[in-house]
Amino acid sequence: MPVSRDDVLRALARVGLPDGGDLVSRDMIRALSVEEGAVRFVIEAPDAGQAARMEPVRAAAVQIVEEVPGVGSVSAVLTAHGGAPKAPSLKVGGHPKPQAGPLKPVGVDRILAVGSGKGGVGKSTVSTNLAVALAKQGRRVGLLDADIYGPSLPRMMGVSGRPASPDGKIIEPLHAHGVTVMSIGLMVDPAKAVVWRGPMLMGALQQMLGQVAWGELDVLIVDLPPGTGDVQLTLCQKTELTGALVVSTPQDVALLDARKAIDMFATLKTPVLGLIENMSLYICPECGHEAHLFGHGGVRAEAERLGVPFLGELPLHLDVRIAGDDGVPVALGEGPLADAYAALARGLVAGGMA
Ligand SMILES: Nc1ncnc2c1ncn2[C@@H]1O[C@H](COP(=O)(O)OP(=O)(O)OP(=O)(O)O)[C@@H](O)[C@H]1O
Repeated sequence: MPVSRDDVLRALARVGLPDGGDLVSRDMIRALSVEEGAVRFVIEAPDAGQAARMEPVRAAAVQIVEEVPGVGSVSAVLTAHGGAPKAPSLKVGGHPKPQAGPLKPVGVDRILAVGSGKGGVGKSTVSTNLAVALAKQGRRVGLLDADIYGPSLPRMMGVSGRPASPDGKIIEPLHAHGVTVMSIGLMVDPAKAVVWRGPMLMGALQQMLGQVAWGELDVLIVDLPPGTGDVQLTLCQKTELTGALVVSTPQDVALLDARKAIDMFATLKTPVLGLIENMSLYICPECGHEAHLFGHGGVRAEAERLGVPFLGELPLHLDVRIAGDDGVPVALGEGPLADAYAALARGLVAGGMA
């Protein structure tokens, strides 16, 4: 039996807090995702002071979840709202002063945020492949991984190592497959749990946008964390976003969450430039047989209902995952899978979005 969210929550309910109650009854678990045995969640403390004292609780939570049958890996991040801004864990250049107006790196024409209501719908897969497809079409593309809770973009783009900063101020991004790449995950020590406080998070994002030498770009694609939390809010409020692309699978439950993401962007006055259906059509790698495993047409119908452009369908195929795991996005190659991303990229260019 694969491990479920409920299994994980039951385990977390056994993690007591020094001042009474447990992680679940005190409603401290956020962004819980369980994918093929990989469990990720955020522990949100009420304030920065408590978060600083909660590292033993985080360690206990990781240990207890690791013991749940079927769990392969556990990643838990401590976070808190409010509190005084502390020295950032991103050592390069210190904390930039908060900017008054919306931020847009000099030389970057457009910033597109890629969001989703829930995790695991393929947001990072779409971001990386779209970036590569646009680069193949001659666009100058940057890719920023703002997913602090589970940065997967470096792996999917095949980049690793800490970006250099020869002068201690400007961070040099990495380059892969014709795309300029930067990830918050590359700047923090993977062995250390990061306590992201609201102001720190803002500082880190500002650093990613303002201190990275992005160069001249037609479009910067920002891969958001799933859901509708702090990072999304911050980014939409503080950045001069051209707009947002929302990725969903055709399932009703994913669509419900996509609707929440669309509502959030609307509230923040970030234009939703379109919906993308991922894992739309399953193509059997053995025989080429096509099937709609998660239903079909749900995202297009939802887009029509909401009056938002529908940007395209992307097939579900084993090669997409393998290519992502290998750091060589499938859009780099030839064939129907690469063609689907090429069509999506062409549509964005034609619409003046990239
Ligand atoms: N079209 C597809 N066909 C096959 N596998 C896919 C497809 N899209 C995504 N995947 C796989 O599904 C998993 C989740 O995808 P991905 O990490 O892109 O999702 P995500 O929405 O960014 O998740 P999270 O928000 O949790 O970071 C990955 O293993 C990825 O390779």
